[in-house]
Amino acid sequence: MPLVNVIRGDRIEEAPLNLRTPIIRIPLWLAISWWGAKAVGRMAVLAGRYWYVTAPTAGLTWLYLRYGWAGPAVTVGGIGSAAAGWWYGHRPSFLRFGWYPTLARFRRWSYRRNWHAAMVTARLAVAFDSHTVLPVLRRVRCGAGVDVVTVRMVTGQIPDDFAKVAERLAHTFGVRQVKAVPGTRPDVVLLHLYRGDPLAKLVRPLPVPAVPEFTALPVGRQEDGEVYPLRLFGTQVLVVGATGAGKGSVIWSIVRSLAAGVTSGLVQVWGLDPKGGMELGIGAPMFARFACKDYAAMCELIEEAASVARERAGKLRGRTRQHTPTVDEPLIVLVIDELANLTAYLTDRQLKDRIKAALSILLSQGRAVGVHVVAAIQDPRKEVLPFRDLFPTRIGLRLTEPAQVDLVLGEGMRDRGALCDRIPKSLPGVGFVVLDGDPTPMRVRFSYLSDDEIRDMAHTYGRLRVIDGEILDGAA
Ligand SMILES: Nc1ncnc2c1ncn2[C@@H]1O[C@H](COP(=O)(O)OP(=O)(O)OP(=O)(O)O)[C@@H](O)[C@H]1O
Repeated sequence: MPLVNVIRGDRIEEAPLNLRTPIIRIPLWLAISWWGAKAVGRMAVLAGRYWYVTAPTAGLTWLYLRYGWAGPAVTVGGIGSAAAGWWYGHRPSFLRFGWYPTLARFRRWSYRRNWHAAMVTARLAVAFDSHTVLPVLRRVRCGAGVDVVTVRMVTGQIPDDFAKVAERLAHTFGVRQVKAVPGTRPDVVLLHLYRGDPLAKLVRPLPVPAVPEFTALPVGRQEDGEVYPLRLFGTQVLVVGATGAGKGSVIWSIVRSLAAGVTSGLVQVWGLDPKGGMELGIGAPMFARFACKDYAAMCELIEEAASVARERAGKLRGRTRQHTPTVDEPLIVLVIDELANLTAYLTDRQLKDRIKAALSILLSQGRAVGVHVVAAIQDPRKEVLPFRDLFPTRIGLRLTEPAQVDLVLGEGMRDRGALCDRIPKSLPGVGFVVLDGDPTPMRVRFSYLSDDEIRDMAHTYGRLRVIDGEILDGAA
């Protein structure tokens, strides 16, 4: 038997009014005086702990007693006007140093009120040595639409325990969504409690960077309102979503972020649109190669990209581990809309096998040598897309069933907050991005380009050369 048992966490003390059969009989006056002294002591402790309530109350009471109603009214009015002036004068500093810290105090108090019940009903309270141990609510920080609650876990708990009950916690605390993210220390989990939805508003097309930053392409907005930077270097991107989920907007957001590179020749986007050009045709001048009708031409395009990848890999072997795009050896991005048409629904078996073989080479060898794939698909089943695992970056838009989420984004991602099946139809372009090796899905709304905006972009930045195997006259 161990000499000393040590377990982290808040111990739940017994209630102050637990009555036991007295062993020594004491007079009533002594008991009442003892309880009275204890109550006064407790009040003093509480007054000290909640100084931010007791101190202003005491101050205002003193002002009232000294000056009548004018005292507290003038003080409150003065503080209110100073705060309003600060808010108008410099909103970011007002929010950061004034509003959010005040709000965080209030929220901490309100989370603490429900904490015990929330932990017990979510089965995060642990029974140990005949008493209950709760995770410790350490700190609350507030931001735009999100509260970050720092929690010290009970010994033996892991962040996934909180992720699994995230939905229950969201209902308990009355927020839209809760996400559990591992903290900087192994015993800490950060609960992100999202209140309003900053992604409810449509995201307008973002400015085109003069030189594309391949590790941070601006493609949409994330939940804190910041631009979401998508990494393309060293990865392949799979976009999955039901009909009307906004797969097109993901593709066009990525193409737009690369547009200046298309003009300068640093980037070549090759477009494959097996749906007859319905989606990509409108911006065809953005593509250095484009195929939309002929499956044989699409197969040749993929094979050509695969042979470029192999050739570059041969040249770079032993010299560098990451290709740097130049005008002579540009970054090639193969954009494929509705990949299932090529990998599953194609009736020509021979052609289908050639496409699959070239795609698997491309996906496995291309990412280090500057040949990338951005592919969209509606049906995430394994028989439709056999090489799902070769896409390190996966974007799950609205999906029809909960089971599809882990299928698309990886085991446990729905528990960690990627609720793709809960995205309403009214929010097209909203999805969760999961990066290989990162346990936290990021909720993003991709920018939406109307047909006219795509045409404008193609007119400004495009330099079409080949369409379905034919070289176009007058193209750059
Ligand atoms: N990012 C977005 N923001 C706002 N609205 C969007 C966004 N993306 C798409 N939409 C709206 O949703 C509609 C459907 O989008 P889109 O055609 O891109 O979906 P999809 O997933 O490609 O569907 P399908 O598989 O049927 O082609 C668009 O016509 C547009 O009105």
